[in-house]
Amino acid sequence: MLPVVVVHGGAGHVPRTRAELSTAGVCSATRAGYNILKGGGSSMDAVVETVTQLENNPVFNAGCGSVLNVKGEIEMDALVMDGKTLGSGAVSAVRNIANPTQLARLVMDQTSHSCLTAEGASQFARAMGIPEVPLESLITDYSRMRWKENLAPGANPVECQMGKMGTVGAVAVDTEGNIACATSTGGILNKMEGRVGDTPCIGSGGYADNNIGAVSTTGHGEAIMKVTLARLILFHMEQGHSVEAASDLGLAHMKSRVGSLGGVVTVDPQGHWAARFNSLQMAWAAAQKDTLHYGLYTGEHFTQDLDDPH
Ligand SMILES: NC(=O)C[C@H](N)C(=O)O
Repeated sequence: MLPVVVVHGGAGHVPRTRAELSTAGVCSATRAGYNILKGGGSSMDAVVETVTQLENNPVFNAGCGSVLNVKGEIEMDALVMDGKTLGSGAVSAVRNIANPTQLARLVMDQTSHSCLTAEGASQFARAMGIPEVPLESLITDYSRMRWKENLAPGANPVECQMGKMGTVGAVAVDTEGNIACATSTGGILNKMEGRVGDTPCIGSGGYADNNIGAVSTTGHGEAIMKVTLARLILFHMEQGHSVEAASDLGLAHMKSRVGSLGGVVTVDPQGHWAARFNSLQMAWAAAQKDTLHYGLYTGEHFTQDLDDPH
């Protein structure tokens, strides 16, 4: 069954005008990740490349296209985790870089720490030779428009959150059976400066363990952290549940216990995979055995030959 890569582009409600772009974005990033795996590359290389492509795509709430905080600025969170060693790297509230996931990987590979935040993360990025990019290059007209809407009296940013979330993430198993995950986000709309969500927290925004599987999550970060959603799903898998059943159990628990909706992508060591959500939509795609699978609404599952260019 190996290798496999499964990708999400955020749980929530994708406006009609952006639905096609979201699906196209996750599909092309999934192809890129799968090509790495097919060429014998590692699951870590595959998830970092996949998520990097989504960070560079302005349609998603990660990297360029990130939502703005209450001050109209961008602070991003990202996480990678290696299922072989249980090593992880994360950055939180990082500014002025294009690809927080690559920086998270450097935290894992080049430091003895698991997470660097804010100005310390920026200093580390400079030391690693990562170019600084102007804030303006990360802000899209769409994210600025939504920020303004939510500053208006009577606006409800929390409700609007559920509108379009757009966090991105990927899980993969490579030909050697090594498992990895990566998750990246601009966080939630009009958040307080310094707010850190679930994404960079291992066990919440993602988790990977070669012995169990991997999960990358999306949804309201404060809710995901309350139930440590990624690790909860892996716990259900340890109890014998399939990737699909475990994902649904985790999401159902978050809904019943803290009243929040979300989505996940999940793999197990054999290469079984699932893309599950209880929000209205989640753009997702998976690639395995030269077939691309993708969907946006509940129950939707299209397939395409990966040799087919479109
Ligand atoms: N769109 C998302 O998934 C948001 C992210 N989980 C956060 O709360 O930061």
